[in-house]
Amino acid sequence: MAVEYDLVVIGGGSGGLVVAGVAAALKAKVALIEKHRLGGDCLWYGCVPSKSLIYASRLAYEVKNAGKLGIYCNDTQIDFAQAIAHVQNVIANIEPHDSPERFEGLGCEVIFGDGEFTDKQTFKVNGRSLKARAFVISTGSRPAIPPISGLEAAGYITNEEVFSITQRPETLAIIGGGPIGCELGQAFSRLGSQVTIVAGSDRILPKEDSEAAQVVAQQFTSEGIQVLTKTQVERVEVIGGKKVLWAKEQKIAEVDQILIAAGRQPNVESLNLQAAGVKVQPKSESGYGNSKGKKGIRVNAKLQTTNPRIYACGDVIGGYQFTHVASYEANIVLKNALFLPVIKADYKVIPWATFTDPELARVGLTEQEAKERYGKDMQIIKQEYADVDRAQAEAATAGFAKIITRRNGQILGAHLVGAAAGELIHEIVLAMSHNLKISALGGIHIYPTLAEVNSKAAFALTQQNYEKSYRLQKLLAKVFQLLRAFG
Ligand SMILES: Cc1cc2nc3c(=O)[nH]c(=O)nc-3n(C[C@H](O)[C@H](O)[C@H](O)COP(=O)(O)OP(=O)(O)OC[C@H]3O[C@@H](n4cnc5c(N)ncnc54)[C@H](O)[C@@H]3O)c2cc1C
Ligand SMILES: NC(=O)c1ccc[n+]([C@@H]2O[C@H](COP(=O)([O-])OP(=O)(O)OC[C@H]3O[C@@H](n4cnc5c(N)ncnc54)[C@H](O)[C@@H]3O)[C@@H](O)[C@H]2O)c1
Repeated sequence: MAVEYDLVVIGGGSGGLVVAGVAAALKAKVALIEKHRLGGDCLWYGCVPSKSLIYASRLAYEVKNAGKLGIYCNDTQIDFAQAIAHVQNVIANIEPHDSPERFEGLGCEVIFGDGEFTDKQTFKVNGRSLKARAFVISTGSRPAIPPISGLEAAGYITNEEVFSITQRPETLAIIGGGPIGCELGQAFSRLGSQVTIVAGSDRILPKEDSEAAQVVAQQFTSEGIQVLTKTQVERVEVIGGKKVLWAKEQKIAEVDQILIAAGRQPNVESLNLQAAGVKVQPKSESGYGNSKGKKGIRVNAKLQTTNPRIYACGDVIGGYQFTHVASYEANIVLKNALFLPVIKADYKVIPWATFTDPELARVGLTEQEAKERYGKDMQIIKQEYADVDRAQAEAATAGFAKIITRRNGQILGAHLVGAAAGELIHEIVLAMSHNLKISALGGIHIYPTLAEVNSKAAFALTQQNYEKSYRLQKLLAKVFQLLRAFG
């Protein structure tokens, strides 16, 4: 039976916009369905506003602390509403890139509405039944709200409100010590709020290398951010206009506002996935690649759901919830859905960064994962920022690059913490993507740059291996002795 569309894409955020835009540019007939506005979390409530607020807060911190270099900016004033206006301006400047007009110009039919599947081949929206060769679900995720007694009544904000408040909370409790809690906790603290981060885990940023996360934790402490680890908020009460947080019958904080940053929930409920034969996996160890161990739509390696005509990508499948991963998956989905489903997603070299100060960036395996997979066939090299001259020049000596390799030099993973770590990791990402060994990082680097942290790490590994190799040292000593003998 003939169908009207090649592709119907549901959700116009980081993943969906790539699928719809590229497919339309390739002259496929595409409908893009969005329930709210194009752009998704990244533009409206995620990457873009958070990085803009972080920039404003970094300026505030540097101005306040410039005295250590002899530059005194007495009586620093922070106009919080103006910092938020900067955030909203950045969104407004980027938004045209994701506008309906742009996508209609590319040839997509953009439909605003909140529809549902009615059978395995039909999606109904605004009273229209759309049939397509393939569908893509890219509806993203929303904040998970932990079941804390009294929380709803006391009121809270999430990433969906935090970038539009115009009054700074004097005191702020953040529930969750992951990337959202840490990035925004430091930003609000630097903009003048007194911040308490409540983390259920035994440390902040539990998905990161523990030594690297420790560097960030030390910086938080030095800036006066209170971090409570291994603490689950159980109850919230409003007393005298303040929100009081309790854990194990102990009062842990009394604040003006609570920000929830406790993980994500896939947006699947209204789609009637059952009618389409699409399964959502509960949090479990089943699933493939990106969907492993996370709640989200179940997909196979080709990002097909349990209905092979329906694909899914981005936050809605769980796993690596980043804009660049949504867009990587979107590229796989669009080729598989438009042509033949033959391409598999490969998650071996997925980098990400947490934009705290110092920044924290990671790619590949952790020490533990490398040990489990390669046993003794691995080595770790750690290069401190303090040994990099540019880091000294800019008083940015906190941090290190930790690179994990096999004995033959194959790079298994890297964990950078320090200034510009999110930029510096890309050299290692390139090397890993092209199966280059760590020696490739030892190429000529401009002096003095922070990027020398990578070349120094490569050199340090060569040096470390040389120091361990007594045979080579003895052989060289003999060679030189011989050469000297012959003048
Ligand atoms: C505070 C914060 C900071 C972040 N910072 C970064 C960062 O620095 N770097 C990074 O890589 N990632 C970051 N992320 C993660 C990033 O925002 C997400 O991984 C990314 O947006 C996921 O893209 P997506 O396409 O899956 O979902 P989204 O971009 O959220 O798009 C989903 C779209 O689907 C729509 N939708 C939902 N339900 C329906 C429905 N039923 N019908 C039709 N449409 C629907 C939504 O309105 C939305 O437009 C951050 C996230 C947050 C919350
Ligand atoms: N720079 C970036 O790329 C960036 C920045 C922000 C967010 N993100 C993406 O967004 C996702 C969501 O971020 P997130 O920080 O919400 O999630 P997360 O799942 O990474 O961290 C949430 C943390 O909250 C803790 N938690 C959950 N319930 C709690 C409770 N009741 N009390 C105390 N702690 C509790 C969890 O143990 C967890 O460590 C991230 O996984 C990441 O993929 C990326």
